[in-house]
Amino acid sequence: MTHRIERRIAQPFAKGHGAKNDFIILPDPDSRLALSAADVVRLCDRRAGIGADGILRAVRCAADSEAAAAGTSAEWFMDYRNADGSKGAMCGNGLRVLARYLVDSGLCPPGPLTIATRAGTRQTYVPTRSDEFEGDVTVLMGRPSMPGPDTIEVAIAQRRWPAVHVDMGNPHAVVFVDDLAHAGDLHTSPTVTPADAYPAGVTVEFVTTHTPRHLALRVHERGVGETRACGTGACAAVAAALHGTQQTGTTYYTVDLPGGRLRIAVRADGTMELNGPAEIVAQGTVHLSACAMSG
Ligand SMILES: N[C@@H](CCC[C@H](N)C(=O)O)C(=O)O
Repeated sequence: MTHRIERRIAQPFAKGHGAKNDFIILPDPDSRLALSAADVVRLCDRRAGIGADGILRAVRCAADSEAAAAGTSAEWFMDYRNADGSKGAMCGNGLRVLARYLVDSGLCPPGPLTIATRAGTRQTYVPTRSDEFEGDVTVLMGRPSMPGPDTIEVAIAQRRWPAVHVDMGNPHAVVFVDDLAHAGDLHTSPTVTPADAYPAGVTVEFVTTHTPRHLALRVHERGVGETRACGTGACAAVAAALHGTQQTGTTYYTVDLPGGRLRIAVRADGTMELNGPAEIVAQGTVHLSACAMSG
């Protein structure tokens, strides 16, 4: 009879960020880690842990039941976890950082790289370091959908704004404001109504428009709090700004976030390409539980 037993192991990790949206990367090619929500919270804690907005567990699709169930031909799966321990379906900056990690660590060659997520498979592009935008990584984000509900409202303190619901593989409520300071202290969650619009929570973007193709935003991420950048959020903001306009050819947008600048190309068919900095800044080991079979 075989038993699944857990033992403590010294697990390698890397720390990286995309426009200061920061992540702990746990390479787990054979899917051995038993990563609990409590482990994630502990590792992401900025005082008692390594500190991050989330965790990217890099696992080979063939080794992971969740990834294999998606029936993808991609080699790698991004198991994304928010800092509160919840699982996330999509993360634009996370994908760019994971792609940078896979290339920098020699697990994949530079160039096009397909990675599976809970929201489907996404193509990334990691240039060689000698290319023009050295550290910048691109991800094809797919086409946003705007399925409603169409009467969402976001409130902070006494202020209320109408919001646009955008799905980028994860849910966003986008609010246009005159001044980003109106969002106040975004460490507490804005109130979103109707209360049942997002039973699993929502990420809220507060957006100002410098010019029609140059936006700035602050974000409160579901499962995290205020972060310095959000890739799906930047795309959601562009989608909301574009809503109802007619697209011809590819248009280019710049989105400024507290942690840096992201660039978004919107193709005529509405699909989006997200580009920006993605860096690995540290490596180490951390003690975690892994599964093994005995008997
Ligand atoms: N930072 C991410 C989005 C992460 C997921 C979000 N917290 C959720 O729960 O959906 C990005 O860069 O897109």
